[in-house]
Amino acid sequence: MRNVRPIIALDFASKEQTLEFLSNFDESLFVKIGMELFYQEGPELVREVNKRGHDVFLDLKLHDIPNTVESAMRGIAKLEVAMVNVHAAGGLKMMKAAKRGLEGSKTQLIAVTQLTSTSEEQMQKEQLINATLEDSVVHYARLADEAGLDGVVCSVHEAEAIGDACGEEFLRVTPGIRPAQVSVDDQRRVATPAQARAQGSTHIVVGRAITKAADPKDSYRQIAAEWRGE
Ligand SMILES: O=C(O)c1cc(=O)[nH]c(=O)n1[C@@H]1O[C@H](COP(=O)(O)O)[C@@H](O)[C@H]1O
Repeated sequence: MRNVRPIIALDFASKEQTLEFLSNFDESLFVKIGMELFYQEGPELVREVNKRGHDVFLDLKLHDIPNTVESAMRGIAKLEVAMVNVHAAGGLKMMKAAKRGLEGSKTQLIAVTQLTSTSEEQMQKEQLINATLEDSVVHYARLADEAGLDGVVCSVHEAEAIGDACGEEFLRVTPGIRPAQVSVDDQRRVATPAQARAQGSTHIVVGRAITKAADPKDSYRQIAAEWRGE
């Protein structure tokens, strides 16, 4: 099911910067806390952001042996976040273990397929995967589906094929979102909010286009309107 709120990536270096950014907004947001912030501020900030009425996607991209991931997820379950992720490359057993670790919680579990900063050429040369990028992403999505996960992180360009392979209910959370006028940086597989809507993304993740904008609130409103098709 498509979520109407763009997920804002809170890629800040400190609690102070994060709370200052959030004070621009009156409404409840869907935000992402990733490695940069979590490694500085830890679970306490996750609780604080939750307490302020925002939904949290905890983006820690777990990738380890199944037992370690299961134990880590048992701890994460206590934070009552909306969503958490692992790397699909960790394998079927690891993804099943992650799901077991979250048993009893309402947290949705998704798997990163191929990072949106990865190009097909890079994937083939560096990961030695002899397939197209789309085939690799859809393969990982099927594996995540088999493991019982709620969906995947992918780019907009693979969202439709994943919907066909895993069903429309399967979440397709898509970063690499750039409004038409914003230049591309380290991301490789990018798209606009309108393209994400047209290609069947269920969630969009937007960081710098909002957090580094001269007027973050205005940028958020514009991106959200385009995403909702207004
Ligand atoms: O798991 C993620 O959130 C993620 C996966 C992926 O393939 N690509 C990707 O960009 N992300 C995250 O999405 C955010 C994108 O940020 P911007 O490129 O600034 O919009 C960052 O926080 C990334 O860590």
